[in-house]
Amino acid sequence: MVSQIQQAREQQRTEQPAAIVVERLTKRYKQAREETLRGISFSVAQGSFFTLLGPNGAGKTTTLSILTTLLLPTSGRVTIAGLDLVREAREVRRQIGVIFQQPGLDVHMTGEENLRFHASLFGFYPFRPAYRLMPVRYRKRVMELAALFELERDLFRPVSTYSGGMKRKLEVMRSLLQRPEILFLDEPTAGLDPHSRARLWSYLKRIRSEYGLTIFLTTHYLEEAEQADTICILHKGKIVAFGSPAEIKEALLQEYMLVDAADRERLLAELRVLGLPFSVERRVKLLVPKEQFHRTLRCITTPLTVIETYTPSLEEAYLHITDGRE
Ligand SMILES: Nc1ncnc2c1ncn2[C@@H]1O[C@H](COP(=O)(O)OP(=O)(O)OP(=O)(O)O)[C@@H](O)[C@H]1O
Repeated sequence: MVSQIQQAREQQRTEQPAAIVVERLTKRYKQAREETLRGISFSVAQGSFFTLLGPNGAGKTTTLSILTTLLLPTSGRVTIAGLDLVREAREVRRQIGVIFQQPGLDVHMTGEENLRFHASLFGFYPFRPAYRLMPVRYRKRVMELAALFELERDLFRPVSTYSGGMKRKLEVMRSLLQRPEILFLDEPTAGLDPHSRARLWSYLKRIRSEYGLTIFLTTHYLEEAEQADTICILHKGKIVAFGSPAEIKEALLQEYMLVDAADRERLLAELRVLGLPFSVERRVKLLVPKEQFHRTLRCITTPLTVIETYTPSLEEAYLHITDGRE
C-alpha cells in the first residue's frame, strides 16, 4: 500500500499534474461486515485515459460514486482537479461530467429538453421554458456538441424515438455541457451493440483530443481497458495490478512449458542443476518465457515423455489474477 501512495506521489512529481489523487481510500457500507474498499491509493494524470477494471463486486461503482461526490468515503483523502473531494464537493461537481451505467434520460422530453433541465438543475445555466429563450452561450454549446456527435437533426425530437446509441450520445453531450475537466464513465457501453460501442469510442477519442479531457472509465471488458493509458485492476476492494496495458500484460502473462519424464526424479535433479525455475503439479511446470522454450529443451538430457508449451491470453491471465485471490 505504501508503494501505491509513493507511486501516486511520484507520478504527481514527475509527469503531468494529477487530475485525481486517491490516498488510502476506504469505504464500509452501513451494516456491512467487511470494507468494500480496503485502503486504495492511486493517481490519474491530467489528460490521460484511465481505466478501473475489475469483476462484478470489485468496488468499481463504489469508487466512482465516491469520486463523483455521490457517496462519502469512510476514510482516506481524495483530490480532484486540485480540490478536496469532501470539503469542496460543490466545486468538484463543476469540474466533472458523469455518465452512469443506467441511462438517466427522460424519454418523454426531447433531447434538448433533457440537456436544458440537467444544465439548470446543476446550476450551469439559468432555466428558460424554451430553447430559443436560453442564453446564447448555452445554445452555442449545445449546437457545438450536437455537431460533434452528429445529433443536430434529432435534438428536438422526443428521446423515446432515439436508438440506444443515440441515447448514449445524448448522455455524453449532457455530461460535457459545462466543459468538465474530467469525464467519469461507469461501464458506458453496457447494452450497446458492437457497432454503437465502436462509435462511442471514436467520439470519446475525439472529445478527449479536442478538449484535453481526462477520462476515468470503469469496465469489466478487457478489450476496452486495453485502449487506456493506465489500467488499475481492482479486486475485492484492493488494487491487484496497476500500470500501462503493456506493463500489466507483462506482469500478468506468464508463459510456461509442461514437461514430464518416465524417470521424473532424474528430470527434477537435472532441472535443479540447470537452475531452471519449476513447480511440480500433475506435470512439471517450467516457468520460462516463450523465447527460451527451444533453448531450454535443448539443455535437458533426460528423455521426455511430455512437452507442451503454454502462452496464456490476456483474458486468461486476468481471470487468473482475479479468481485466485483473497
Ligand atoms: N449500498 C450498499 N450497501 C451495502 N453494500 C453495498 C452497497 N453497494 C454496494 N455494496 C457492496 O459493495 C461491493 C462492491 O460493489 P460495487 O457495486 O462497487 O462493485 P462493482 O465493481 O461496481 O461491480 P459491478 O461490476 O457488478 O457493477 C459488493 O459486494 C456490493 O454488494
